[in-house]
Amino acid sequence: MAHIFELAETLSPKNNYVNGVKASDQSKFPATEVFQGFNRPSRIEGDVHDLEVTGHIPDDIDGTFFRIQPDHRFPPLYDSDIHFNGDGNVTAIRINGGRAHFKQRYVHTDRYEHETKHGKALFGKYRNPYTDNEAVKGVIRTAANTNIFFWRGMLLATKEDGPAYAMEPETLNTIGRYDFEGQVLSPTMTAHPKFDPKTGEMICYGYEAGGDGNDGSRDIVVYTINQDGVKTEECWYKAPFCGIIHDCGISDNWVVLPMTPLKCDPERLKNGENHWAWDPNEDQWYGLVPRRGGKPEDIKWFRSTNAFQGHTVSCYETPEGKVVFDLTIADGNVFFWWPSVDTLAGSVAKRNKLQNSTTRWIIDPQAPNNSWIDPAEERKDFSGEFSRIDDRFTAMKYNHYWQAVIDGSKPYNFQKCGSPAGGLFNTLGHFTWDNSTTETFWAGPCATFQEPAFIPRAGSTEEGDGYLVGLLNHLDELRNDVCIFDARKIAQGPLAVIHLPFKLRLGLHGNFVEQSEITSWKERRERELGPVQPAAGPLPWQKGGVNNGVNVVNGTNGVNGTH
Ligand SMILES: C=Cc1ccc(O)c(OC)c1
Ligand SMILES: [Fe+2]
Repeated sequence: MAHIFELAETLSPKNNYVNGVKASDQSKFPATEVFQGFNRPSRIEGDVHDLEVTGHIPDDIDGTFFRIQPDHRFPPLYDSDIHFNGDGNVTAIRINGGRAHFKQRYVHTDRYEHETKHGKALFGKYRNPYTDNEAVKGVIRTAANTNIFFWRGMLLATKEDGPAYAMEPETLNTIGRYDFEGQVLSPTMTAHPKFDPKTGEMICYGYEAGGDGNDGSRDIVVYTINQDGVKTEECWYKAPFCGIIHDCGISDNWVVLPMTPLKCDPERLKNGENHWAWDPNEDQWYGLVPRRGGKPEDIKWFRSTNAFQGHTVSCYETPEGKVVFDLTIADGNVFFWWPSVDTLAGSVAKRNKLQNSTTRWIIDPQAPNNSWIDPAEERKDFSGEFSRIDDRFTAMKYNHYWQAVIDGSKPYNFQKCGSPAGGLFNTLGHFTWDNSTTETFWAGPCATFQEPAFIPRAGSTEEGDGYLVGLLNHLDELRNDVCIFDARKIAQGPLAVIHLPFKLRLGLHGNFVEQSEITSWKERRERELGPVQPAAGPLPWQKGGVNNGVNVVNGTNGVNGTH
């Protein structure tokens, strides 16, 4: 007998996609790997009180693990759509008194509001405005789906193709687009700002920051916002080409901007093609700019052999003033859905064969522009990504790091789980640079980890003393757990496993925020600062012009927006 779905399809046929384009009003996602199995859209908004727990959640944890996932609300305009084009959906796991509670809400971006009003997708391909419905010309396209972090009493949901959106930490209600009270008006802002624990500053940047943020400009802007919320630095630089600068590093005096050989060609955009194409003949680049008083001519570029730069582990300065920059680097294009111009897209299987080395560079800021650099250390024993440190040590010499690891020597139940959605991160690793610790925990043949986060132990200031929290994907049951480990004893397994009654999606990044921090900022805002103010007007590019150097500091004339 035919499957019941097939009967419905035969009795009342719908041509969901014709020539790859959405052709019906049917709420049904494409039958591609991007939307199947563990990748099936979740679209859950809601609350679950008192989640089931196995083991015991340490009593001294009082805070919230926030993380974000791309989660398409509507079937995409194009059936070739990719995971990274999904709407930002924020998960909060509130942990207190040995109990845990779940909350999840979408970020109400401009994109979300427009699509909700029309009840369907209006934005087309990833970072290609030429593929959008006419109804959303000039609307900010970002899905704010990549990182969620706490800043001065608000959460900021971010994606590198647009501005940040502010949310209330306790309700996950969206406050609105956040422009730092009119101080940050670039069309793009990174999902990976850095917070300097010594100064309380946030260092952030935008790349492809000229024009409308999606047109292949070579402009880079770097900002510092101080602990009082005041912008103290802004400088505009030019990149040699428009490449992805996904993450960064900060030391006391420098910002490192790794630029990966995934390039944007504006002509290809006009033809409705991919925003990015891998260039196997291009070097990996590192831009180095001063944290204070930067001028456009101050950027220095360092280059090395073609490779794919992943996420930062951390960064700091040596007593001699050299910049140590640690990150994971893959020996090929991790983003297989954006192949080089003359090849076809790759696959998850191929991606899992790439080696991710944890790589240490020691960069001399006094070396000439365009210097060639070689790694100071390459750790190839474990293929890891999504590294985390004890964030209290950002910009300082540190020892411990944790990461999700692909351990190909362990069995994987392909029959039950299919292709491992998002990559075979079946293991968590804990490592130290002094080699005193190498420990791993394997999740079993049917499970993978998402990015973990570090939770300091209450009252302890020792590096790495605390817990590690991270989502576990059950690829067989299509369900998630949240695991809590003793951060310095991960090999023994989790202390507590918090059970979600359903599946989330593969998320990107998250952060743990202490309740004391949320509460003290709430009180401060009630007492003296007032509520978070969303952006009052459109961004400069939306008003028809380029940025025209509206933010002038550091004595530059804001030479951006020309490309
Ligand atoms: C992991 C990197 C990454 C880079 C660009 C993106 O737009 C993104 O969206 C979820 C993720
Ligand atoms: Fe990222």
